[in-house]
Amino acid sequence: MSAFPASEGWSAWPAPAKLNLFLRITGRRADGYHTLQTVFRLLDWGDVVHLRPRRDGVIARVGAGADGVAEADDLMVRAAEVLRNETNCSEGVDIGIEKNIPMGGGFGGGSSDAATVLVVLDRLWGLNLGVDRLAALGLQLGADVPIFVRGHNAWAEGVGDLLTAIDLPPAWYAVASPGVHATTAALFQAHDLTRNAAPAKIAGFLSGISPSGGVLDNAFEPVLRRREPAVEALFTALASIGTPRLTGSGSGCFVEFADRESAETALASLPPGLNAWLARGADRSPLLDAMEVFNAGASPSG
Ligand SMILES: C[C@](O)(CO)[C@H](O)COP(=O)(O)OP(=O)(O)OC[C@H]1O[C@@H](n2ccc(N)nc2=O)[C@H](O)[C@@H]1O
Ligand SMILES: Nc1ncnc2c1ncn2[C@@H]1O[C@H](COP(=O)(O)OP(=O)(O)OP(=O)(O)O)[C@@H](O)[C@H]1O
Repeated sequence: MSAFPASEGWSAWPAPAKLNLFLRITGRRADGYHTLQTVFRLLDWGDVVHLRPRRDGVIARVGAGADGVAEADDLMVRAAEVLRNETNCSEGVDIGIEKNIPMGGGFGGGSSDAATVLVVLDRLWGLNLGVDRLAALGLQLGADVPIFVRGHNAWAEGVGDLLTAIDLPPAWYAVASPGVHATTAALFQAHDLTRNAAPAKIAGFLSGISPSGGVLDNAFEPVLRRREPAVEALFTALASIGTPRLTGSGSGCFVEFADRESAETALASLPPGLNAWLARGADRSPLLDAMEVFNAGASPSG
């Protein structure tokens, strides 16, 4: 039985993972944040956030949270607090999580959990702030939150916050984690990080400039491969099935395939013991689909 049953007032909501199909850093602002260009691809795989509104104004995490994350630091709890502070509402909520996305993997797990809380509570608390205000609130929690609030595959610029929704072709991914926790803030400070790349053009990406040709690769990849033997070993193993790429600031990697069968065959050929799995690229966030079902009157089950 679910730890968060519908019979006790819980509802369940997807918090999808993302991949950065490439990532280049074009500069550093006076406030230390980096300007970058990336393409976010949402996946049909991720965490499940459980919510149960409460009328006493208390925001509480229920059950085990993400490993080692204190309740007060949890981005889901902070998202609910930001929303309540912004609106001066007196609502509360119990929050639970089924954590599937490896932490520190560049898959945006914490950011997606927070975005799901913002989007769903906006509805359950009857606030109706709308997507633009929710995305702006999300940006206070992390650079990756707005993409999950908006829920569309996107070309991103600025510090990752200037988003242009784009359509991406269907794709399946062999996704892998070397079990290394890559700390985003530390990697942005790395002395050997290329932070003056020439800006790419969105048209170039969309017309299929190949990342494997080195035109659109990930600035963190050489840094992490030099620092982390486990990442280097994973790249070597994945090279037997295609062109591995890093997502976000790592340490997760992926190889793209045009169809499910090719991805499954490739995964099956990898050496045993590798932490690799299959994920489908989404056309849009599964959270948007769930909200549509909910708005049509049928609440997802707990
Ligand atoms: C690498 C990406 O995952 C690409 O999607 C994101 O840019 C990082 O997003 P995130 O994990 O939500 O990161 P945040 O929590 O906002 O930032 C963590 C730290 O990374 C650095 N940071 C982040 C984003 C950015 N454009 N420039 C930066 O220099 C800052 O030192 C910041 O304090
Ligand atoms: N609900 C949460 N789930 C996961 N991590 C959380 C959560 N709340 C706070 N955190 C903190 O956020 C950190 C980053 O976790 P996350 O899984 O988002 O990493 P990431 O995928 O590398 O992020 P990104 O790609 O956005 O840089 C964790 O190490 C943890 O300290």
